[in-house]
Amino acid sequence: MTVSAQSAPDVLHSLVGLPFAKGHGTGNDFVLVADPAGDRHLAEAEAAALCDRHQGIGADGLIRAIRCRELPEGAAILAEEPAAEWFMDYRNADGSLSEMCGNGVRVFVAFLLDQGLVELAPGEVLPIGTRAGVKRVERREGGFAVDMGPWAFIDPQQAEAVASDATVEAVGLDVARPALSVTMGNPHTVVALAEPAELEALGLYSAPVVEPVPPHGTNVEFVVPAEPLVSGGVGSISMRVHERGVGETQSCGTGACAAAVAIRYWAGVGAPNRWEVAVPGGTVGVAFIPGSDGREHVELSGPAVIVAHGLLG
Ligand SMILES: N[C@@H](CCC[C@H](N)C(=O)O)C(=O)O
Repeated sequence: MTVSAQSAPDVLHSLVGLPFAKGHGTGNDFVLVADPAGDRHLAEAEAAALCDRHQGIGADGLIRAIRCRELPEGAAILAEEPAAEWFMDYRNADGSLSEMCGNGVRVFVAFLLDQGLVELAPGEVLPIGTRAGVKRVERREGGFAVDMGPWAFIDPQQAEAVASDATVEAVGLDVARPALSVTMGNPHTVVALAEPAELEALGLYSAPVVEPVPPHGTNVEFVVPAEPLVSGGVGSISMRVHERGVGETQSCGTGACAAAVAIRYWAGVGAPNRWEVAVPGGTVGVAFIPGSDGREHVELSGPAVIVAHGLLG
């Protein structure tokens, strides 16, 4: 039997006394740590140990709240938006870095409020630094709405990002299905399925196989359009997701945005600009809005909940 050099309990031992909170957005759950001055760097192995569901606290990701001026990535953020005081330092459950987390950024702002680190009245907007640039988060009734910025297709075969077909194989699917890869700052590959039974039959305990896989890997969203697709000007879809660096999660905010992008593209002319995306952990809203840069932006809205506070040890 081989024993890894540092098990989760070993790694956690070095973090005894660390204050943390636990939160979620539609069941996509996070461990949150406040590190305003940037003196508690959390490395890959520490993030993985904290997120371990059996030997750690357990979460889909780790979020560290640090001031933009305290980390190298913050310089570009402050150049883009000097009012962006806070940076969402996000790691997946396996410890890997991700550029962006749509549910995470709402929970991040709920955490800043919970810790008394910011004030934000309903209707006010807070700019947040992320590895995918500045995201503007507005406090709304029942949660937050985030301007996620522009979307784009990913085509690993071409310099120009244009729509191109990928295929995805997964446990529960009889044959490889056509798919579309989309970036929301982080990579996604969206597969449309015909009916709810296909969505339920998926075995997402094992990673889907994407061909061609985007250069930095991908999150994979399986989507079923509602019947009818559009009601009252709003499109509805159901989604399950297998996240890069995590596995199946109850929800993925950037994934919901990518799913709405792909389904609207496939639906063609006349498809709506407002969507509801039902995930195992709840429902999020996606809207296509004009951005201040003249480009089309994607807005993600949904709840954010802080459920617990604790001290490691
Ligand atoms: N759940 C998140 C996405 C988290 C990052 C993702 N696993 C990746 O590696 O890109 C969301 O709500 O967007």
